[in-house]
Amino acid sequence: MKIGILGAGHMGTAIIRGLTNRYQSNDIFVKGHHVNDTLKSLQQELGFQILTNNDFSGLDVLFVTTPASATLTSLKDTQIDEQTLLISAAQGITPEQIKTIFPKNSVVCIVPNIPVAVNAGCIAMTKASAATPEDQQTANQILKNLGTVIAVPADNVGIVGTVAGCGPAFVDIFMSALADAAVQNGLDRQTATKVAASMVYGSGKLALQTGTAPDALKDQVTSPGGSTIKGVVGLDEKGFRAAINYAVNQANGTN
Ligand SMILES: NC(=O)C1=CN([C@@H]2O[C@H](COP(=O)(O)OP(=O)(O)OC[C@H]3O[C@@H](n4cnc5c(N)ncnc54)[C@H](O)[C@@H]3O)[C@@H](O)[C@H]2O)C=CC1
Ligand SMILES: O=C(O)[C@@H]1CCC=N1
Repeated sequence: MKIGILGAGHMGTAIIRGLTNRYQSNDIFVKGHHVNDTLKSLQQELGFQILTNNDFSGLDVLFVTTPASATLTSLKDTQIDEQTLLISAAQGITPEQIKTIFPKNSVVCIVPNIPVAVNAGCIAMTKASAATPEDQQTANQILKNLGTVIAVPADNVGIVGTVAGCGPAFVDIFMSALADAAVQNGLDRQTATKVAASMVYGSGKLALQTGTAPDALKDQVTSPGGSTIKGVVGLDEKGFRAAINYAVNQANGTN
């Protein structure tokens, strides 16, 4: 499987990391905007091939991870074979727009998230796509290597993409605030961060593995008259749930 990546910013790099954990790095071809020191040192670490132009001929799949504003222009300069499957993460760019440039190619639009870098992503993918069923299946197989694929009707991709794609930033702020509170109470920063991150990791794993609703899991932690319920009431007093709801609705709409 020969896989290309167009655009090596945050998401491109995360996808490269996830792919090189699963595929031969020799079969990964990357075109950044420029061959800069960041890209060169990433290549030294991971061993993929750097392209100096947009000729992606001979590839099975091309990931598009450029900013929306640059995507259509850079795709117009790109050479791919007719059988190359395009998987686009470019926000707000539709399969139909890409099809105007590559009418014969299958196109799958996704909203990935940054944990694809460690093969623990959550990737929104539209069920109805501009791809043949075989190519849709291929996309699914590749993306499964990067994390959990949530295939939903086109109408729902935006909200899945917002919760999954933007959510890591919200969780990062939550972990940072937890670590700050631990440091405030005398813990060193490194241990505080490890405690916060492993707690978030374990809570997510428990919810996924048991299928138990988050509120029921919360009830398992809140012993009567105990410390947790005091913290939960504190969160309610400060509008924690409302703040999360507000943040998701602020972010939603463009994914
Ligand atoms: N960062 C994230 O967590 C997610 C990002 N996305 C989408 O992925 C796309 C990229 O986002 P980020 O990586 O965060 O942005 P970024 O700004 O970190 O990376 C974009 C990269 O594309 C490069 N680039 C620009 N024009 C180019 C061209 N003509 N040819 C090759 N490379 C070019 C830039 O130099 C930059 O390195 C956006 O459309 C974004 O909405 C989607 C889901 C999550
Ligand atoms: O913030 C952004 O524009 C991208 C899309 C989803 C997550 N990051």
